[in-house]
Amino acid sequence: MIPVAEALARVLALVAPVGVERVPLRAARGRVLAEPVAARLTQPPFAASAMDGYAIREADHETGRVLAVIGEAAAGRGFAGSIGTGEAVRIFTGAPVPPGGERVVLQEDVERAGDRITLGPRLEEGRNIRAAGQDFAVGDVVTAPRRIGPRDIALMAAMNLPELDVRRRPVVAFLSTGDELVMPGETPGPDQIVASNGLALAAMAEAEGAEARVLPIARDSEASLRFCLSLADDADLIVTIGGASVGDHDLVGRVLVDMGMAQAFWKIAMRPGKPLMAGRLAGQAVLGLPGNPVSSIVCAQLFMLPMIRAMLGLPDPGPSPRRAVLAEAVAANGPRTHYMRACLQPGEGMPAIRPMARQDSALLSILAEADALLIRPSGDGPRAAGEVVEYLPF
Ligand SMILES: Nc1nc2c(c(=O)[nH]1)N[C@H]1C(S)=C(S)[C@@H](COP(=O)(O)OP(=O)(O)OC[C@H]3O[C@@H](n4cnc5c(N)ncnc54)[C@H](O)[C@@H]3O)O[C@H]1N2
Ligand code: MOO
Repeated sequence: MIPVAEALARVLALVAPVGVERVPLRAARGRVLAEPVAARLTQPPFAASAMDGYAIREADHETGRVLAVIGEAAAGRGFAGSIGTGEAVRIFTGAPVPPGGERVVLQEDVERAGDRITLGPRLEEGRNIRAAGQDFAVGDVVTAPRRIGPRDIALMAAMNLPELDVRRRPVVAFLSTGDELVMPGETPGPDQIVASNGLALAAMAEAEGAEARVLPIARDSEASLRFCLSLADDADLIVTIGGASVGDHDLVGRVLVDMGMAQAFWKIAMRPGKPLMAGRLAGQAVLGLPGNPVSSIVCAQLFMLPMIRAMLGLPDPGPSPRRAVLAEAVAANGPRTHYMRACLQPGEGMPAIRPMARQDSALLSILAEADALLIRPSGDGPRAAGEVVEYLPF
């Protein structure tokens, strides 16, 4: 049994960043920008009015001053001339400020009569002009790698970058194994249950930016496992579920090794998830998850998601523990790092965390109720309520 940190290092060593593809900006949300990009434009491209009002010269900014309105500047349609002393140009938000315009007085602050305005008693201090390039200038860089969110899309749209080079989605194939399993919607036989993990893991992978393939369930036979694995030969990562332990019907590791997998490890000092296995089969990474539903999902959180992040070229792909205060005392932990299903409550400064009463690795109802994994380091002594601990949010 190797420690969790060692297992994480070994699974990360099995993967590398995948290739790059070009996508339209509209399809870029959630993708990972592969290379830095530079603005093709300056924003704003010209000094622009920030308000609806009148562009004037600085010297005319005085209560009671009467100015001649000589034209209009609208957003998208500027004023061709320039502004002299004693003159004003009617201007709207977003319009280019004509030469000579040194400030924009709000329309609320002037009296207009025909082609004249009189500056009122209360004048604003602000100039209400956005300088050219005050947001960004041509050549300004958006750094990579970065996961592209809606705000990045707005920035890169303004930079006039209609297409982006992003990491392609790593393909992750999921293979549930076991004679006892049927697909959701099928009627299980007397000794059977519905396979639950594969769909959950596929959803986790997709949420992280992968393309998930759910393979047909493999039976507990060598032929069935080999056939189903052959359906995954275009995957970057093959994730098997179940059949990882020591039972007579736990064939997955053996079949994979027979097929040529170089095993990176089998069994880790982790609870749940002891029989976790990983390796490399030709060009593909393999992660063998235990079958217990909670074990598979916790292991996926700790190992599969970091592998996907590493394939997307993201830095620091490992899980990022946070700190919380124990809401109740916990007993001493055994030799395996225990990831306890737990609930968070708001607290002062740090949240409070309370482990669920039942921790059996088959309990999906408890897992769905939990919103965090409380991390109990291997060999950690008993801890009192109020002590600071680490957790991983779901
Ligand atoms: N003698 C020992 N027995 C077991 C050990 C051990 O060290 N010595 N380890 C236990 C631990 S810990 C775990 S975890 C499980 C993992 O076993 P496997 O990976 O071989 O998983 P299975 O035996 O195939 O299944 C375990 C359990 O999970 C159910 N299952 C499997 N796949 C799915 C699925 N896709 N969806 C829902 N449920 C699934 C399966 O029916 C079993 O109930 O081994 C312990 N045993
Ligand atoms: O490690 Mo098993 O995953 O405890 O149930």
